[in-house]
Amino acid sequence: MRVKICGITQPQQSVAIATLGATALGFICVPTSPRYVTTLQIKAAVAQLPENIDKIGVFANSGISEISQIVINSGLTGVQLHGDESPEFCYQLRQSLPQVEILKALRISSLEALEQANSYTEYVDTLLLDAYHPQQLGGTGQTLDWQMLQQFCPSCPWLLAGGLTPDNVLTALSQVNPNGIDLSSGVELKPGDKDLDKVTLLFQKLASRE
Ligand SMILES: O=C(O)c1ccccc1NCC(=O)[C@H](O)[C@H](O)COP(=O)(O)O
Repeated sequence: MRVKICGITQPQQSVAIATLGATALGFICVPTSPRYVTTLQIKAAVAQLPENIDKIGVFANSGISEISQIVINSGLTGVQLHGDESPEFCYQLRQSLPQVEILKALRISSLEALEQANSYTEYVDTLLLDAYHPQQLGGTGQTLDWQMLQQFCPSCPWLLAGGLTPDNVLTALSQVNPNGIDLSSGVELKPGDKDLDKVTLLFQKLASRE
């Protein structure tokens, strides 16, 4: 299963978290986020990471040329669209960055919101379901209604996000069947500062279900 740890700001933490077992790391390219990192900071982290780790830049309502420039200059391998990007936007981004994984994050507040997932599957590689928060785009620590997601089975791979922690991850995975998970605040000391003890505990919990 893919495990993405998001909101990395410190290169040495990215190496440690990859060593502990993460398969993907997320870097927040949204300037208003407390976890925001510059292109140069991402480039420095990427340079220290093994090739097999996915390096995902998280954007919200940025333009295609801005995203493309940051990806090319930093060495990111994937782009997570966390704003109100349309399926058409995802298609256009794919033309600009054909080799890069495109993830579309959907912030789910209801069953109806879940239905929009189908309109993206043709244009993205991966969906990510996150919790809806009226003021914050991501990293909120709020969980989704996992029961609502029991039948969720889109025609592309998907990641479960939203308020996952070492304490609740096994409960979530007993109810939902994603291709991977994404965690941020649940393994943090404070925004952008990951708690390596919590990350270790997370991988111990995940190993216990194998
Ligand atoms: O984390 C942020 O600060 C952030 C800001 C703006 C857009 C997206 C953001 N995070 C996206 C993520 O992928 C988080 O990992 C996801 O929202 C889950 O966060 P959490 O509930 O804290 O585990």
